[in-house]
Amino acid sequence: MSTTLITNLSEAFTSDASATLIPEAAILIEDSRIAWIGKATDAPGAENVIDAGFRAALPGWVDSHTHMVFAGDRSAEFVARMAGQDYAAGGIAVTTAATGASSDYDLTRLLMGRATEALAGGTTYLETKTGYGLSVEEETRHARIASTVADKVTFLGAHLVPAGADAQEYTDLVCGEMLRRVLPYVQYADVFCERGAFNEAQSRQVLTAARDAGLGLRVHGNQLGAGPGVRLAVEFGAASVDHVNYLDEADVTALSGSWNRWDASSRTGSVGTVATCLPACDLSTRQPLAPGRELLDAGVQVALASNCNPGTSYTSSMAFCVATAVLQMNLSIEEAIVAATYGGALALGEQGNVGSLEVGKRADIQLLNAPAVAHLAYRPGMHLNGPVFRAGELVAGRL
Ligand SMILES: N=CN[C@@H](CCC(=O)O)C(=O)O
Ligand SMILES: [Zn+2]
Repeated sequence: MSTTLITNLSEAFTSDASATLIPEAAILIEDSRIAWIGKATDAPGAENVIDAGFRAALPGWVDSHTHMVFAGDRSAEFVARMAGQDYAAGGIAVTTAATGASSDYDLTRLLMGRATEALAGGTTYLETKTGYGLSVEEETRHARIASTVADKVTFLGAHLVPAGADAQEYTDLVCGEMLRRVLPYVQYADVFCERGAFNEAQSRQVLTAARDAGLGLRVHGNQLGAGPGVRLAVEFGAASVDHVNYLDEADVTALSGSWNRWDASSRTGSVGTVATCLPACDLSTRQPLAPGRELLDAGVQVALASNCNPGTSYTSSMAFCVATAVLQMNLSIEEAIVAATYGGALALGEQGNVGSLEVGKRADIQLLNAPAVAHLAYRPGMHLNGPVFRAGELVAGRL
């Protein structure tokens, strides 16, 4: 057993149930887990001591929504959007074509590059999705490649009906052979329930098949307009519904109802459907920012994620998402960090393992080159990324 003490932290934000901020803190790591956290003056001895140089510490980000398995470039589509064009799901086909032309080696290298970038930005737990394959062979290939890099993989064969395909026949394929082939590589399934993608009946069919296959569920819902996505997610007990830009009262009530048997003060009880807000995507598609404040006030557990993908959100910067949530969505800095750490962990069913600095959790810790975690929003856009530890190992940045 090896012990390491990270000490001389200006503060440590734990992301625990009471959102504790410990001034002048230290953290003891035993092997890969957190063994103690508290005031540096009370710290136990350790074999190795790391002087954090009076940096602030917080849990590594848990990015619970990305689409990192892709090739090609869609910057021209982005430029056109900034000039007034609306976002449309059809752009997915452009990425599907470029990704299909990419070898396993190139696709793996691209994915690893993105995951490494995310890690340097403090993301120590990463979900990613398929969804740019849209055929049995390609979806299976993307799921397999994703499973070699990401911590959790979501099957999103139901991202777009390929051009020329019959929507019902394609949905049947997703629910049949495609689902069977990707199963060894994925833990979740997702459906883009939106006008221009999959309608309510098709989404229901995908969610039913995935649930029957033993997968956890998620839904891309209410991104471009009002619709049935949120209510379907709650009805199916999905782990999360993501985007949530256009919500009516019934959507918010359904989401908050799913958390009725959850005690937020002790973080015990039965887990509901996490509402995942994707602020970088909202800005890049010029959609109204998801109502994170209203959802929190209604008792919904909220996650913040990057949605890193080439169409709507080509960034893996969770710090940017946190700053936006504070500056434009009226979350406090503590609420935003909790959503980007513990919220993501809840959405991935990993809340017992990662997402907060608590004894027994994996030692996923990021240090900021700043004396307070508030600098994440106070100095938006600045490169504050310091050393990053995953499972107790220094994996990015310099001490
Ligand atoms: N909305 C659906 N899927 C992605 C965008 C996909 C794309 O345009 O390439 C998203 O989450 O925003
Ligand atoms: Zn997405």
